Amino acid sequence: MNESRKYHRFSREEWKSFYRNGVPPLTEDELQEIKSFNDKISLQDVQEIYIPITHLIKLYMKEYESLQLSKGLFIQSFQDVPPFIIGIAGSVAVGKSTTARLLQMMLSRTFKRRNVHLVTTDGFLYPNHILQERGLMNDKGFPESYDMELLINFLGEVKSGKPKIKLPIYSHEIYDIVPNEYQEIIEPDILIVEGINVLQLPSNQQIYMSDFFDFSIFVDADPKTIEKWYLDRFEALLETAFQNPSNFYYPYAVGPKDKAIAMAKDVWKNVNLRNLNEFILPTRHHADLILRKQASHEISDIYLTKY
Ligand SMILES: Nc1ncnc2c1ncn2[C@@H]1O[C@H](COP(=O)(O)OP(=O)(O)O)[C@@H](O)[C@H]1O
Ligand SMILES: CC(C)(COP(=O)(O)O)[C@@H](O)C(=O)NCCC(=O)O
Repeated sequence: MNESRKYHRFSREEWKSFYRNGVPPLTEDELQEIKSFNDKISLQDVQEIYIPITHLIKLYMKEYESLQLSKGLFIQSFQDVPPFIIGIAGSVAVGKSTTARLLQMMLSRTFKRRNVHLVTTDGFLYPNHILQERGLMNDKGFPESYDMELLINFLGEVKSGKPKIKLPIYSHEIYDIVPNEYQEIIEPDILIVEGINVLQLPSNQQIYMSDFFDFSIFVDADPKTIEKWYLDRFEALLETAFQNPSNFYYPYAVGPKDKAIAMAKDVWKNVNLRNLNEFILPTRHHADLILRKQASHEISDIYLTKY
């Protein structure tokens, strides 16, 4: 990656030495909690990579809160500090939701009295019937498949301090937005927003999602490696979630396996890889932090923006 003008680049060996003191090692319960949402996660990554990241976010939050308070003094009007918003971007299957859940856990344990919420942008995909009307069913995940106005309004409501906000839910089970069901975000202090599009500027909008972010992370890996993770996850789901007759992919779970894998390869190549190359990778250099993963999922390099 030729981004050294904008980024400091660190090996994991360097990164892990940045912040070791003062943060207690994870307790047995916390380790179990991590294992319960992804038992393949490397606990060494948690200690060596995520503890320093949590500390770095703490520094960004301190500066953010101090600036907000100073601005309040300047305009002679006391304002509550708006929630701190973190964006997590990257390809489909690169590990965004795993990273996001891990960070949610780490931040909740660091800021015990603060509400740390997590949302994924798939809730803002248009429902299938609208995508069908617009001929976009094969473009799920591309910029035009999201209701960006709803997403920007949602972020605006979070920043304005609205105590209770509802947002739609996307189900991978039915491959659609769930009608009449909502996720509720109640009094967030920290909000993590995870999605492939979080650092994008759709052409018909004036506001970037990233205008609302106080810190952003791009999870990065070689596209060939991400394809493997995508196919591995698909194969694992064929044996589990897809076996449910109500699942969108059920016909593939009960049909010949080679046909199912061929379909997944096709979706990777014609949808997710195309999206990665055309719309996701070009946003990488907007992130504050880039985590580069290797085939084992281990984070090998960390890029931190210089300014
Ligand atoms: N740190 C990790 N260690 C082991 N497996 C991981 C790790 N991060 C992600 N994975 C696996 O890689 C696949 C994609 O990860 P996921 O978080 O679902 O990606 P995304 O949210 O970007 O689509 C999943 O099968 C997940 O279990
Ligand atoms: C729902 C997604 C667009 C990801 O959305 P995100 O949460 O990153 O906004 C993606 O997982 C997806 O379903 N892509 C369509 C092609 C596929 O089935 O992989």
